[in-house]
Amino acid sequence: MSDTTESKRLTTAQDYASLIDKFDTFLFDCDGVIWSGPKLIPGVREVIAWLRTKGKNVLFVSNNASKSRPMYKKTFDDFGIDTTDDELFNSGFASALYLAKILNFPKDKKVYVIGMKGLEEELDAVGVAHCGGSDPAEMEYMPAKDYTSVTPDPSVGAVLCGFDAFVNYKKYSKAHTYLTKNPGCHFILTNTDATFPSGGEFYPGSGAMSAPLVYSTKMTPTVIGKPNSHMMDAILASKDFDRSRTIMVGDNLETDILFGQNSGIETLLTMTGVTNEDHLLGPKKSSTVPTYIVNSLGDFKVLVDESK
Ligand SMILES: O=C(O)[C@H](O)[C@H](O)COP(=O)(O)O
Ligand SMILES: [Mg+2]
Repeated sequence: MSDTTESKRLTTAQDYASLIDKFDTFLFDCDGVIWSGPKLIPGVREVIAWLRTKGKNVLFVSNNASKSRPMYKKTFDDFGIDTTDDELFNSGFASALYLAKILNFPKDKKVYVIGMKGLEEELDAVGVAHCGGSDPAEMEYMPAKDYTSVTPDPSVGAVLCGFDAFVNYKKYSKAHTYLTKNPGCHFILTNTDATFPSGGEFYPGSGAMSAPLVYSTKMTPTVIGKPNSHMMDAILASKDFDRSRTIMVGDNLETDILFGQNSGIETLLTMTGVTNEDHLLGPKKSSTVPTYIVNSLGDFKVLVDESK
């Protein structure tokens, strides 16, 4: 673990080479590191392929719960990045595992989902029943003061909230009702990212979608994704690595870098996502300090070119 209060900025091929030599396992965040919205970040495909030729372990650890792992695999395939299913870990998968394995979620109960098809698929994969989510009946406009479609359902044993491009007042009203009326109803968030990076711009993230429920219920949810340990538990359920030779590469100080620090591993911040220089140097700079900083993961491509 880095014990300096300053990060080391990587700018030369020598800097990149000495970092690669220090680590055997690379945990890569996705949004803002490998791609930004629909765009692959230049050089990244070549760097990831080259790391594999150097015998490095490569895992992908995303807080995005809108896609299932098979959907994520297709995203990597479409970008021409070779991956295998067992290298992909996202907060939807980790949330499903938490419900099934940690909570031993009862078979006679179901989860009310604020989220998309990908999150529902991960619940299906572990045999956890669910409702809400992508059900077309949930997409309807609900006139204010007409709560006839919001009926109690004692079989709902948890509310799980993730990235939902169709979030609406009806969903919030149903989730609020289950959380406040069903004794012991679990309140679980896939992640609490404030923003979602795309094309150099920033948009409301999953944390912004669950915030109304946290506010209306005054409840404290369990959060699964980075920086929380539940995300590492989901990885360690099937993978093992030497933490002293493992590095977390991410664009978000409050999720990726803090996750690395909470997990006892070194961290590399990339400046292609949600973090800018004001977060590092200005009066509002974060208290979370990465071990290393690089402009882009693609900058390591100079090593690929030199190795040809
Ligand atoms: O709003 C969200 O869910 C996050 O911004 C987004 O999904 C982060 O994904 P990651 O950077 O962890 O791949
Ligand atoms: Mg990211």
